Amino acid sequence: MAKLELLPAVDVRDGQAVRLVHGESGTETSYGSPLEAALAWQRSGAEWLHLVDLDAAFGTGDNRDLISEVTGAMDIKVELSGGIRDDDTLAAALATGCTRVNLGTAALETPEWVAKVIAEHGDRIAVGLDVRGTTLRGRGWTRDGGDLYETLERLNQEGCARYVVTDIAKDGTLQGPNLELLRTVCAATDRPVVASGGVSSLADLRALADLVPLGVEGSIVGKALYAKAFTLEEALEAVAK
Ligand SMILES: O=C(O)c1ccccc1N[C@@H]1O[C@H](COP(=O)(O)O)[C@@H](O)[C@H]1O
Repeated sequence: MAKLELLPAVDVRDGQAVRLVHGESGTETSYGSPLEAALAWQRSGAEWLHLVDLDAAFGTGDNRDLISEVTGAMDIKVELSGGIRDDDTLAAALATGCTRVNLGTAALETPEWVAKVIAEHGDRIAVGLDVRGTTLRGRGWTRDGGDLYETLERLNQEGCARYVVTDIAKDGTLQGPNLELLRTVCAATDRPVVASGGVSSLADLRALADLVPLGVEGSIVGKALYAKAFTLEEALEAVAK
């Protein structure tokens, strides 16, 4: 059986690596240089980096040059998110050499464009399904964007390769992942699902690893690593099969 992939997160706001609580602007805790953080996860054995331009997601500018520098410095796979909403931002994101991008707001607001780029770029495109309850949220998680399962059905039909599912209520809280949400999403799609939000312990990672047969492919890990709840080496060992 495949092992759960782990994607340590580096979220960038105003040039710094930060963690937010519930994704709310203004709740930032700063963890210094994004490049140093990313290199540290790579040295610790990460195979993936989940890299987010939060300013681009919130519409408060962007960290494009820094994101490009970090991606270029990585020998590992990079999943890039935040503010990728049109041809120009998508071209810039893909030109960094990242492995894939996550589209959030665009999947809610410009579905025709998203269907087009899914058709063009295949599994280099994932859709981030960021939810409160079963309502999707876009524009920095500040606006409702429709029903999770209706959108999922549409994206399945359009050939979306992968979903990154974030329970906003859990994100940055160290309260444990929403396993029920992940089970329900996996039942509604045959595409791989990357879990995001709430991981607090090695036990949480083992619980997520138990969902691999259902379709959970990986888990983003953020706050728990920065808060030193466990090391990345311990996390990788916990999910190694
Ligand atoms: O990761 C976060 O904490 C986060 C918080 C608030 C908004 C977005 C966040 N991250 C990721 O950004 C993309 C969405 O960006 P966009 O809507 O496409 O511009 C998505 O992957 C979120 O999970």
